[in-house]
Amino acid sequence: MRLEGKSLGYRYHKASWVFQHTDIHIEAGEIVGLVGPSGCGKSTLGKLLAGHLHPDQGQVIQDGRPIAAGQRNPVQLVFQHPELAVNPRWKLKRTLQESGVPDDNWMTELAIEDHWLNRYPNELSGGELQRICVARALGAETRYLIADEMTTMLDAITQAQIWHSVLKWSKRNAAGILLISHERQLVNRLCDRIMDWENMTG
Ligand SMILES: Nc1ncnc2c1ncn2[C@@H]1O[C@H](COP(=O)(O)OP(=O)(O)OP(=O)(O)O)[C@@H](O)[C@H]1O
Repeated sequence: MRLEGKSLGYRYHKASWVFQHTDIHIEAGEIVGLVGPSGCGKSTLGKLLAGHLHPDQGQVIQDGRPIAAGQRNPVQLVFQHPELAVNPRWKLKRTLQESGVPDDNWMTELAIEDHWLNRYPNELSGGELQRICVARALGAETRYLIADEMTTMLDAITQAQIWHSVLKWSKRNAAGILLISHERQLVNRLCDRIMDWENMTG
């Protein structure tokens, strides 16, 4: 059981290649760190893996097969800016329900308070809103989480709480995580394996 990006290449607007010939894999239950200099293409790679962008070269496969369209993607992406990941005109209950019925256990685990769900995104703090985005990503069908600077803007306590919950979810569901971060200490502490961009692209 693994998620693979095989010989991936991507360019925005048919301009120059951001990267080509890039391979990456994440085993079920594995926590992989991805580090590299700013602007090299880490977030772009995360978006390809999660199906937010379509590769210009290569393919993304899960357990040997392309990920089927038209169903909830088993690869979910949470990035740094929760306010850009939700519809500002929807109350948060609707945002959460978009991905199925939220699992009460993970709502409790992530310390999400019921009354937040009756508010609009701009009525929550960044940390509260990010907890909602994480809960939305941890749906029953999710097998892999791409965490792209997911807790970078949060204080140390909130960051630790969220990672504690996400690691518990990963263990319980044998779900793989790709942790993209500039915070080397966090990556060293959490990851089973670390990939350095400098050694992986063509
Ligand atoms: N929507 C876009 N249109 C055009 N170019 C883009 C777009 N998004 C990103 N890029 C460019 O693609 C390259 C890779 O960007 P990306 O965000 O993937 O890098 P990154 O490694 O995640 O950077 P950082 O560590 O700073 O977050 C950069 O040169 C960036 O300017």
